[in-house]
Amino acid sequence: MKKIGLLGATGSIGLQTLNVIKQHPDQFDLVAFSAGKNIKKTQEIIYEFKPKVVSVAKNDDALILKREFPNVQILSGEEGLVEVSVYKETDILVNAVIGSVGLSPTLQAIEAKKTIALANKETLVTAGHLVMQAANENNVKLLPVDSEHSAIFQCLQGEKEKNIERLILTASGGSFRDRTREDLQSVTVKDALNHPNWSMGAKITIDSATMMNKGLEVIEAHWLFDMPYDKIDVILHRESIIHSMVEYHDRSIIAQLGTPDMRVPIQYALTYPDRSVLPAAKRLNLTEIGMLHFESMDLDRFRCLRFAYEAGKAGGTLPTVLNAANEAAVAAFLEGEISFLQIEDCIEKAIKRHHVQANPDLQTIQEVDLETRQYVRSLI
Ligand SMILES: NC(=O)C1=CN([C@@H]2O[C@H](COP(=O)(O)OP(=O)(O)OC[C@H]3O[C@@H](n4cnc5c(N)ncnc54)[C@H](OP(=O)(O)O)[C@@H]3O)[C@@H](O)[C@H]2O)C=CC1
Ligand SMILES: CC(=O)[C@@H](O)[C@H](O)COP(=O)(O)O
Ligand SMILES: [Mn+2]
Repeated sequence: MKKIGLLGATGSIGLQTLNVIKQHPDQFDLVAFSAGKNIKKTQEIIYEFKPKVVSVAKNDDALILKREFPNVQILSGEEGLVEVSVYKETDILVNAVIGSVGLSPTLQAIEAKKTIALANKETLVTAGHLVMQAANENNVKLLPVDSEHSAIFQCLQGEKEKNIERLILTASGGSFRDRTREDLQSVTVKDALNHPNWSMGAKITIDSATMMNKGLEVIEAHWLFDMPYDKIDVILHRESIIHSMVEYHDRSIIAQLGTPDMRVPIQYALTYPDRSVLPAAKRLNLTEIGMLHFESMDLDRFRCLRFAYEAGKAGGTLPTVLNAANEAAVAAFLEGEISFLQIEDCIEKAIKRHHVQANPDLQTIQEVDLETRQYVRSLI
């Protein structure tokens, strides 16, 4: 029985993780979880999974939960998030919070020597060097949950790192893949939230539409697989059936395929190096699909992907700026404060004004993150 801790239980990945746990009551036990503001869902999860420790964002909500569940340890705020991430009974921590708020809990969980199933890509983008260094020093496994990185991880099993030619990430193209830049001037939040293949949380769905999601994933792949940027390619694959590929020196390409269902990579991280049945996932029927399509990426059309390659290659504090500016701009777009194309304008301005600091420590990263968010807010 593996004891699971889960950050972001009320979100898209969080709820799908709970679904996987539910399908294997003999294998997994949810012992600790965190949520943000969704208290109704938090109550339901406590009733169903009977965890020992729970944390929510606001102290007022924690007080309500304490009265309702006197036998559960109820915490709140960023401290509570960290407490859940290092809870002593946990074997694997699934990090499915959104944004760079996931960084401290990840670092603390690594110090506490927890295996981590990582969905929260912003953590690796903003401070990949610190996270990977801590994981190596503490001999902690970081298991990818993001579908592309899980695919690459699966394609690498049994292979030697020295034989890899390049990684090929697939991109669906998001909600606006068939629109011109001119069309993008008038798109709405509702249009942007309509992803063609995946049902996900709001922030990542917007990232997918701007192609920043793929940019963040390039940086995520750089850190997870220790791969230089010129060996990480992105191609547009509108069906999201091939989740990513690895090309080897002998020109063999190994791909991982499946229907778009995040429960598959979530479960693989939880069962790794083993696999389990997943009855709820739909079997892929290639003859029903018939054709798969591939196109090269246009970095003038998808400017956020270009920004991400540039920030990743520059390194230092620039990926932190990229991520923080993106988080602030996407939040403003979702609030109706800026237009879709202004998201990339904000990111471009934040990147251009920044003086890169090499090899930043945690405090510098937190300061740059905060300062960048304030700068983007000043543009709005
Ligand atoms: N959704 C997907 O299919 C995929 C997601 N990912 C990555 O996984 C991560 C999670 O994405 P997704 O599940 O879509 O996101 P959601 O927005 O659906 O869920 C986010 C979760 O984090 C909680 N949360 C938000 N802000 C805070 C905060 N300040 N403090 C504590 N908890 C907070 C939310 O709580 P509440 O709702 O209670 O407020 C919720 O539980 C992201 O990094 C994303 O890029 C990667 C691949 C696929
Ligand atoms: C499911 C998942 O991993 C998402 O990150 C997904 O990749 C989004 O799809 P695109 O960014 O390719 O549109
Ligand atoms: Mn992905």
